[in-house]
Amino acid sequence: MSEKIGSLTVDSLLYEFINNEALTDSGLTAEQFWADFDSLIQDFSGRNKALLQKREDIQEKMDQWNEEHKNDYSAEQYESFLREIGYLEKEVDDFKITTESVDTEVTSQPGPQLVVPVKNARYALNAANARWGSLYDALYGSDIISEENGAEQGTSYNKIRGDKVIDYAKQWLDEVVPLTEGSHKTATHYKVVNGALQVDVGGKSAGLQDANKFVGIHGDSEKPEAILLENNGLHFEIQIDATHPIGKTDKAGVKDVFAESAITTIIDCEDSVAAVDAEDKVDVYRNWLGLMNGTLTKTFEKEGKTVTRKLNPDRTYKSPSGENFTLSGRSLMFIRNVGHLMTSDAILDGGGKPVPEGILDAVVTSLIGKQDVLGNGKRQNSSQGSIYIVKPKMHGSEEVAFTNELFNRVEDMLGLKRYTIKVGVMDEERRTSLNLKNCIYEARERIIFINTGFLDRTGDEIHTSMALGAMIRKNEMKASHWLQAYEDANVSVGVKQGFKEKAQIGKGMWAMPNLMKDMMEQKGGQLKAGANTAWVPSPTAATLHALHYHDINVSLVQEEITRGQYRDKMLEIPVDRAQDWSKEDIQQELDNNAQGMLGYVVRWVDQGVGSSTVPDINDVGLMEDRATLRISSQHMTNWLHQGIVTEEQVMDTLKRMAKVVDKQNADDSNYTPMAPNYDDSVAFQAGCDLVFKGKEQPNGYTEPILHRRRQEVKAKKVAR
Ligand SMILES: CC(=O)SCCNC(=O)CCNC(=O)[C@H](O)C(C)(C)COP(=O)(O)OP(=O)(O)OC[C@H]1O[C@@H](n2cnc3c(N)ncnc32)[C@H](O)[C@@H]1OP(=O)(O)O
Ligand SMILES: O=CC(=O)O
Ligand SMILES: [Mg+2]
Repeated sequence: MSEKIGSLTVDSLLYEFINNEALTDSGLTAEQFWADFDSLIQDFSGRNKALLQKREDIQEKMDQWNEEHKNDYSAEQYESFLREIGYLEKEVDDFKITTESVDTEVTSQPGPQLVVPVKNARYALNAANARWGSLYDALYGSDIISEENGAEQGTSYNKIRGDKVIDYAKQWLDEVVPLTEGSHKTATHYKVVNGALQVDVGGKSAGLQDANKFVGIHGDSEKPEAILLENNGLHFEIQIDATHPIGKTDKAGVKDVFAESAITTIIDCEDSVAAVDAEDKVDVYRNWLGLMNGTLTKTFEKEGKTVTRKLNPDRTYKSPSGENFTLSGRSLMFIRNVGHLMTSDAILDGGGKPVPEGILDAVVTSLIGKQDVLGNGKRQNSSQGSIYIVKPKMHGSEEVAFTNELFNRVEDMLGLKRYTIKVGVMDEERRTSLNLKNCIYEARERIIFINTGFLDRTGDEIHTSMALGAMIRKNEMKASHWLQAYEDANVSVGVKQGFKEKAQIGKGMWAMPNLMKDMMEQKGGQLKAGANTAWVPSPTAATLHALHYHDINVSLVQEEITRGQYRDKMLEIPVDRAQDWSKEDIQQELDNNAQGMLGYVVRWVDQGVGSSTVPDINDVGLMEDRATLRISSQHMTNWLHQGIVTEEQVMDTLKRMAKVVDKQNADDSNYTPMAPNYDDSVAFQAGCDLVFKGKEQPNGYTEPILHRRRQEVKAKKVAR
């Protein structure tokens, strides 16, 4: 069912949602909204299409040049070719970004950035509330605390493990807020005397070595419920309750260390989401609306109890000098729109063609964001009246300029002040990395982050140079020169263009949600490289990653960053010239990619799950989303195209791995096996398309195939 309105044909589900829910109290009439939307689509769709055509033209030239120069070209030749085809742009003069009305979470609170699929209300609410997290819980449930010597997690509370957790947390307190004497481990009483924190320890009275780190209290001075501390701009509470099962066992009644964790959260409409039609898009938008007006709730069963989750309130404290104040109880939410590539038949234009989905997202997510700007919600998101949109997968500065103009126009149609809509630019396509300064320039009045989405960026690296040769193995990519140069260049350009204390310089996802010990060992490296935020896949990871920001003062690191020369290294293409792989190496690479790919695709296509933990071939759970899929599918396509593997070998591998994936999903009652009737499995066919038709996919993106195949499954269900 659809509505004809002006030149547009709008799916009734979307039409009703906008008119009856999103436009409520927005100060806009439905009539004006649809008329403005209609003319916006007429003005911007053609330009969107032209930008996509330019991508294709460039890739065609790239493929041709790569075929011709495969084994014989110099860096100078390559660079001059890239200039000639407009891939490398002429650099703009120096400038600084001028973004205003940005929340302090972005400007002055370096900290973790959580990403969550918007379609999952339970997770999305959890993410918004992950501004604060229990350090005790995060440690207890992760592999940071070893299970040795009777410290297994088990099914009920294990005191041996609990004691290890408490020891770890108190050791951390001793490092971050050391006492003038003694240790938090032997503290017997926390209280506030004359506006200062006083801790009884070993029969003596101690204070904090840096008294300024004590910033507030909840409860009574003599018997506080929470002591609020601050370090490097991040807060945490020592929570005290001598009647609590854990507090009871602690000499000072400490029951937890509660830490500010996900400072910002990206509510994702893009790569972690499967949204292929109006029905899905309305689900996406309705959850975003619920987050913006504070009405979203989700009731579910957990551990035998019925839980209703909603947005947390702010947290209240008294300062050392006795004034009441609050801290936000929720993560500052950004919304990631889709990129410029896809179209959506939720709205058809005057010619009956689906409209660019990125335009649809820009209009609807901003309209919903206006609820927060107007203060209509129960819970405020931005105290500065800004709407934060993350824009992924843009290629070069012309595409950023297009986004900027689109946002101008959206602001005009929604009656928002210029630059209310902020933009986070994902630096995840090679043409953007190489022209990052120009890209930032085009959004200089509204940019609030650049972020190295290294997963998409790796997929783009493979696809761009598909015809040049066979790529190194997937796991070697992280250590390659281009990637290091890209990461460094991003920070350096950001600092030079004035991001320090104005905008975020972000780094990519920790994609192994269960390997928290490894994350603690490695993810601090992103801060040492100058990032003031980095992505985590879960609230637990956010609480743990927050500890890195207490250790490392990112502001000082950024001061040390100087501009280097990165272009040459960034242009080093990760082709493996030696190719000294054994037959087993090749097969292992193929198995690994095929298994990860099918493990993700089968849930996406058959069940509409956009992000999941997929056990890899060694049964390590990996976060898979469309960007990791882009890598594995394009890698297989590349090796096939370069003759490292044969079509037959790929097909045999896919079939063998389909059986492995079926087995891994055996406990899922909603799961439809791919084997042995491979031809009947739409998901298996999607996997085949992704590899065998991978060279023709625009920039190696997986969306066109996934969407088509998911629509096929949905249509079959309706027909049944
Ligand atoms: C390249 C890129 O673009 S990366 C960005 C896109 N990717 C993402 O956004 C992935 C984000 N992460 C996720 O979606 C999930 O963490 C997954 C799919 C990886 C793992 O999910 P699961 O296997 O269900 O996680 P697991 O069973 O370990 O934990 C579930 C619990 O953690 C919570 N949780 C897990 N991930 C998240 C998250 N990202 N945000 C909020 N809560 C989360 C759930 O709410 C649930 O808790 P609850 O029972 O209290 O509701
Ligand atoms: O969006 C993130 C990425 O790594 O890709
Ligand atoms: Mg990405």
